[in-house]
Amino acid sequence: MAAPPRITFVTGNAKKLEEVVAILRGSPLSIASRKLDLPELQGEPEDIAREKCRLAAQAANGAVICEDTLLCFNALRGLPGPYIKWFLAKLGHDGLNKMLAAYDDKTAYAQCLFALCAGPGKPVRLFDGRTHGSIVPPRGDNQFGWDPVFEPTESGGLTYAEMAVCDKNAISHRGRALTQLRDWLLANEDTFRAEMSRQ
Ligand SMILES: O=c1[nH]c(=O)c2ncn([C@@H]3O[C@H](COP(=O)(O)OP(=O)(O)OP(=O)(O)O)[C@@H](O)[C@H]3O)c2[nH]1
Ligand SMILES: [Mg+2]
Repeated sequence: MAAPPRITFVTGNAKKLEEVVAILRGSPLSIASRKLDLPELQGEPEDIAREKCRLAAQAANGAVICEDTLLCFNALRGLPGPYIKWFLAKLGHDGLNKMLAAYDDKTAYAQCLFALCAGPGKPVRLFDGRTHGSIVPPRGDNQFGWDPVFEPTESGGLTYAEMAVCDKNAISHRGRALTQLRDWLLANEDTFRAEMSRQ
């Protein structure tokens, strides 16, 4: 049996990489990683993820995955969305809560768009994972971004930051998107390999 296709996960975020490694543990996929902060387009989430992956395939000159993560406040019609990185950096956990002070609706969803591409110039496929919840005052280990202020609906009242890593990964936006990507790859390995080898 041929070895699984070698794919590089391109990201500048060490915590994302940790979670991806944990989620894929035990699966037959072979993932390398490359630390690279890619420029990100502004606009619709799908366009941002596609363009990021196109650039990643060029930079790695081979098969890649990458992902873009959004935190979308329903009262704000999906904002900050893909811009959460900059809102978190400037406003912190307290500021994210204050953004919703004028609204009764504190619900939000975390979204992860994984993108897969067999190489430069090859098609980009997207996999969309979402977890619904609400924005709360920070609780739990403050190790990853906005984890302390996001309480998933299905967590039994815990924030992502209060959950065990394996429990978060089982219901997370990232876990859901990556599971879809893995299943697609395992079912379409021949198609993907052909794209990888075609010039
Ligand atoms: O608490 C968190 N729990 C998560 O599960 C999670 N996933 C991503 N993030 C943060 O949300 C922003 C996304 O921006 P982002 O997708 O552009 O990521 P990034 O720029 O850090 O890495 P990358 O684009 O090189 O892959 C960045 O601030 C990430 O740190 C998370 N925070
Ligand atoms: Mg980024």
